[in-house]
Amino acid sequence: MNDYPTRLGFDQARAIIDTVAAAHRLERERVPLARAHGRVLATDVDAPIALPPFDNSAMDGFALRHADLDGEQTALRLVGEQFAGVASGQGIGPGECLRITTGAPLPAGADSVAIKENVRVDGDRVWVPGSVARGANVRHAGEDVNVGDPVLAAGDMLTPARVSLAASLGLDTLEVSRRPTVAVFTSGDELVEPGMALAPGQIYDSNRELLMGLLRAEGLEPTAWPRLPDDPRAVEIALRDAGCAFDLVITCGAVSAGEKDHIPEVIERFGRIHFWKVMMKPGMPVLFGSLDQCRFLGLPGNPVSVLATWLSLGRALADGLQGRREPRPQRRARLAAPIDKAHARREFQRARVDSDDDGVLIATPDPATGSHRLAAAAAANALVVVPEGPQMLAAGAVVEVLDYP
Ligand SMILES: Nc1nc2c(c(=O)[nH]1)N[C@H]1C(S)=C(S)[C@@H](COP(=O)(O)OP(=O)(O)OC[C@H]3O[C@@H](n4cnc5c(N)ncnc54)[C@H](O)[C@@H]3O)O[C@H]1N2
Ligand code: MOO
Repeated sequence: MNDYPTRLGFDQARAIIDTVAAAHRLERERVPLARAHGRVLATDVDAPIALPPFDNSAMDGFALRHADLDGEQTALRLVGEQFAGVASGQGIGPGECLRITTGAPLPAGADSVAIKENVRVDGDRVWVPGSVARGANVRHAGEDVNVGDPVLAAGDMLTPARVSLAASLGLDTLEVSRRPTVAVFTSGDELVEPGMALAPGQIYDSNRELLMGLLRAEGLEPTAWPRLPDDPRAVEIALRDAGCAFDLVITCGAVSAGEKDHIPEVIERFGRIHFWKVMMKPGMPVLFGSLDQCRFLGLPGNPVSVLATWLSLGRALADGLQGRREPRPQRRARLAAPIDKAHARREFQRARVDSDDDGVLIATPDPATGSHRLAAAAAANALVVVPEGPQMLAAGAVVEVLDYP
């Protein structure tokens, strides 16, 4: 009798991943902004300064007092200039204006800016049209962010816009979660490195590139280990070795029911299995465990199973270890063709998802459903999620889709 769940529902598997990941949150570290991109923020950030920090001009032109404008054209006296980068301290009085550039502090007394193209300059006279509105082209201090405003939250993904917001607030470092170190193993005596000659019965190792690419697309820096042979002792040594050196060990293959599938017994003997076999298709034999210091993910060997298990479960594990709270964007699309399925498992079908002329996302499922069909996976750009249980989804039905990275 196993002491771990098996043949469990997809949502239950996902919940176990979330719980185990939360219990093994990686520590935080402070990094310079240049290294913060794509990381998960570990603390809330409140604005130390206002944005903009001071009233300033949105355009190149002339700062003026709106009350001075009278009729179609008003002549104002040019009394100086205020460029971006210095605060000259010069203000304006009634009937006066100041030449100003975009981003320059608004001089005391001014409340509006007339853009350069709309005025006529004649010596120290500046003719301004009456159409300039009060407050035109002025950006006010704090209109974007006030001092103390909460601007970023722990668990946010640091997108370029968020890192640049931190920069605009004068922050030069951010506290982020450490990224998991990841070891990647492919396994099987049938596998040969691309570029070598194939002997009868051999195939090229395609999962290594698939998995390394998927991991790198998440900003991870995985280490590919030598392929595991179908030898129990060699598998044990390699996995135990990696288990004490990495935060996450991912294997693909050797996790199902075959005589050469040695991975589950190694994890059970030397670590702990959190679950093995999930009611999903492809990817059913997926195994999640812990081994020494690391979380262990045993993905099934079929290439499309690797894609489906990584996108639906593996990514959630990497997110959870880093404390990502912001959910991945949930996308839905309408089916271009019906999908009928009789089995009980949640199914992930390859599809092309594109938007139609009305802006509606349309998913065209690929009829190739075999989990070895990599060409169909390469032609697709997403996986359509077909819910558990028998389903007869008509063309036009709305389905969840998982975009490829
Ligand atoms: N009696 C049973 N047989 C199988 C079951 C089962 O429950 N009972 N599950 C099937 C399902 S579903 C899958 S998926 C596979 C998964 O098996 P493994 O994870 O043990 O993977 P392998 O047997 O090692 O390989 C499966 C398949 O994928 C090819 N492969 C493996 N690694 C690579 C690689 N790096 N690059 C390219 N191709 C790879 C391998 O040659 C096999 O064809 O088991 C079913 N069988
Ligand atoms: O579940 Mo397997 O991954 O169908 O091919």
